[in-house]
Amino acid sequence: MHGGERVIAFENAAYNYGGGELLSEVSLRLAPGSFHFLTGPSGSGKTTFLKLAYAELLPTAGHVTIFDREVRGLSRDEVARLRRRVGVVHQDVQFLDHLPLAANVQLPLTVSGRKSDARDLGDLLQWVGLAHLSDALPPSLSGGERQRAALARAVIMGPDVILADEPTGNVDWEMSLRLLTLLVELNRMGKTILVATHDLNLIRQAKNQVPARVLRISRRRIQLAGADL
Ligand SMILES: Nc1ncnc2c1ncn2[C@@H]1O[C@H](COP(=O)(O)OP(=O)(O)OP(=O)(O)O)[C@@H](O)[C@H]1O
Repeated sequence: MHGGERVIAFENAAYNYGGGELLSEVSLRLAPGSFHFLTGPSGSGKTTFLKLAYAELLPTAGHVTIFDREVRGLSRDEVARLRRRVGVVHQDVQFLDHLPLAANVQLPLTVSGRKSDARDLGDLLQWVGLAHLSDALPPSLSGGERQRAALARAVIMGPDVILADEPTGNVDWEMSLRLLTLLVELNRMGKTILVATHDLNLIRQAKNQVPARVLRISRRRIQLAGADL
């Protein structure tokens, strides 16, 4: 693990889409190997925060650093290089519908011109419980299968950090627990995890498994939530 004490850090950062600040004075750091949840009402800025954390958006004030690199001023190549170390599970999971699941999962490798190891891919699909569906086309997958495929795709480059936006948004409780277990396993392997979620039950459940901390967005600020969750 590179990057010293922090994987991603916000220093007095703000974001404004043009209609006033959505996030203000955000200062926090994600230490290597930490597990955080990010919660807050719908529209409070969870997705926006994640986009700042992987340099999809640049802060309109203050600073964001990823592996100690200030995001503002990075070249496109530098952003691409940093992003390989950050696996993202998007809220609205998209696949190429004409490609089988296995090809979709290894797409980040293909795009970056890296060779994929068939055994590694097989192990990864096995790990998320989708080995039997490697030839399936995305439109035939259930919500939980899509979420697990998205997680596999997010980790195929061997990132140090995983950012997941409502990874359990459209799945039942049993599948939510299964996804949580995968995230906990990744964390035990040393990966830094941040999960945006509305689901307070999921957070409570996670706290039995990992020393997760909870960040809450309230009135544009992000604060560590107390133990009352
Ligand atoms: N590209 C954009 N341009 C203008 N406003 C935007 C844009 N993207 C998001 N917003 C607004 O910013 C606010 C925060 O959106 P964001 O998606 O970050 O919230 P969220 O907490 O992730 O919401 P949810 O829980 O509903 O997914 C919303 O009011 C949204 O309409």
